Amino acid sequence: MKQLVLASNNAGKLREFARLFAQVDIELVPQGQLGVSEAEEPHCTFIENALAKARHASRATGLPALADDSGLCVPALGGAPGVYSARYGGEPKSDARNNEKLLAELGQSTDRRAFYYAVLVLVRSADDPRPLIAEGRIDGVLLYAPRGEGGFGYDPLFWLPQLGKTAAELTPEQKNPISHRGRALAALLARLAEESL
Ligand SMILES: O=P(O)(O)OP(=O)(O)OP(=O)(O)OC[C@H]1O[C@@H](n2cnc3c(O)ncnc32)[C@H](O)[C@@H]1O
Ligand SMILES: [Mg+2]
Repeated sequence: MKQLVLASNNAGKLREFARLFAQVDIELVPQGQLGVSEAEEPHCTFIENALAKARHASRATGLPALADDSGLCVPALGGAPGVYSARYGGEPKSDARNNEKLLAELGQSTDRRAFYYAVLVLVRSADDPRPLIAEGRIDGVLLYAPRGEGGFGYDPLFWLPQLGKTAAELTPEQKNPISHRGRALAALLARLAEESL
């Protein structure tokens, strides 16, 4: 089976990708298992950061690599936390502090629209001149207090009006097919089916 290194250290993403790849004929190996150091994410766009992470992991391992750069975008906050979603509440990264800061910044704002956005990049080699790229998005509304224990990141605040639940109240089977990440991966796998790894 072909191996693909997953260029992420986020435990929540690793869980979701493991499940999403369960039916795919590719062995997904988290970069941490191969001793890959954390990549810098210095850029102001998701796509540039995703490319940087994928190239870094591929260069370190000699394997094809898949990276996910994602985040929560809130129009009422000018698009924040956006590419800074992981470290919005400061270093070291903490989901709890990120959620607290988000609630503080929003205050009693009535415009609570938000969306998750993900870019996936697959490089066959570190200097792949033609990376496979796909994006996905899911829209929701931010609550005033967290609800639910599942998922990760901002999921306890991310309310899905059509489902009447937060993303943290969904099972992985419910979240994955509709999430920004699940949608991006479906698009990426469709591209991959036309090409070869
Ligand atoms: O870079 P890697 O190692 O993959 O891990 P990371 O957590 O730093 O990942 P990003 O730089 O892509 O930042 C994404 C952040 O956006 C948030 N996020 C992304 N997808 C999410 C999801 O499905 N549910 C909840 N929060 C999510 C969460 O705070 C993540 O830490
Ligand atoms: Mg990151």
